[in-house]
Amino acid sequence: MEKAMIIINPTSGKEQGTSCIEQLKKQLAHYEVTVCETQKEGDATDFAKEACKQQLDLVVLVGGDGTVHEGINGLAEQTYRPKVGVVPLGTVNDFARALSIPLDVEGAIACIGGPSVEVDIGKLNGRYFTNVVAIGSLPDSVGNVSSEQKSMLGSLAYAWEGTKAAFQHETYSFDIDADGQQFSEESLLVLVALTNSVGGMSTIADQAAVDDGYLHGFVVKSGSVLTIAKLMTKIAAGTFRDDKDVHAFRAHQMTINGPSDIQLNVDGDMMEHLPAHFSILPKHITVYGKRQ
Ligand SMILES: Nc1ncnc2c1ncn2[C@@H]1O[C@H](COP(=O)(O)OP(=O)(O)OP(=O)(O)O)[C@@H](O)[C@H]1O
Repeated sequence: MEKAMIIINPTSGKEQGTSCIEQLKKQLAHYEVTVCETQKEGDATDFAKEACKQQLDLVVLVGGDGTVHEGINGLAEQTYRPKVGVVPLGTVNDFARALSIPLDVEGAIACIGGPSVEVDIGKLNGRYFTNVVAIGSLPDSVGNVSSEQKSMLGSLAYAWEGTKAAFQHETYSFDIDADGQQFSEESLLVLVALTNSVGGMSTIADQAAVDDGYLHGFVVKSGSVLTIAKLMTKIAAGTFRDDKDVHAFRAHQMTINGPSDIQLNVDGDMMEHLPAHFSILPKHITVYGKRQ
């Protein structure tokens, strides 16, 4: 009999994680299932490592992008890696969006066992990421959204903090090396995306596919309020990357240097500092979902 581990963050989203276990167990009827509830930061990583050690066939990550991030960090370095299913319960759920996994619990559970994709995983210094790394004063403010704000306001909480930061328009100097090409920019926001879903929006890194083997970089060159307002409309119109104030590039390896005191927003949570060394593990993990 095949073996599966369900890793659930019971505090994710509107805290409906534990109520979907029975539904999941029905979908996984032909698996011997172990359920692991996370109690704190790092648990999902440890559980996922254990699943590799036991050579399980499937790991289902139930939670927001933070839980997916932690679970993938447990799998990425192991030689044997189970297939992955995702039941998105967070506010944004970029990884599920990028893989066309339905955002409702029933739809997401029904995907497990269907088509799958071998997705790229990003490496940032000593850790791994699945979606996007954001650097600058804008992600710094958005990273301060509290879990109470998220529960009450959902993605509006991010929009509110982002707008406040745009009005403060503090920029930083960044030195970037992308596959040997070097440049410096004064910027409010630098993004390194792996997928076409960034903060729930599909119009920023629209050309990024989950398995194209590239890191997709974007530098917002100037930080004035007017620039930000213009870029917001360009994001809505799907023409962000073509704007003269956006430097879009792609690479297999990148190094970004700048002030060492600003933290990076990695898959939605604040961690790591500059300098940031990026590389890519192509088609590294098989996930139930669809390539767009
Ligand atoms: N039992 C727990 N209590 C508190 N925090 C936890 C627990 N289990 C895991 N965590 C932490 O919660 C973080 C956020 O989890 P996750 O992203 O799944 O949910 P979320 O915050 O609701 O989602 P989103 O960020 O999309 O709103 C994880 O990175 C993890 O470190």
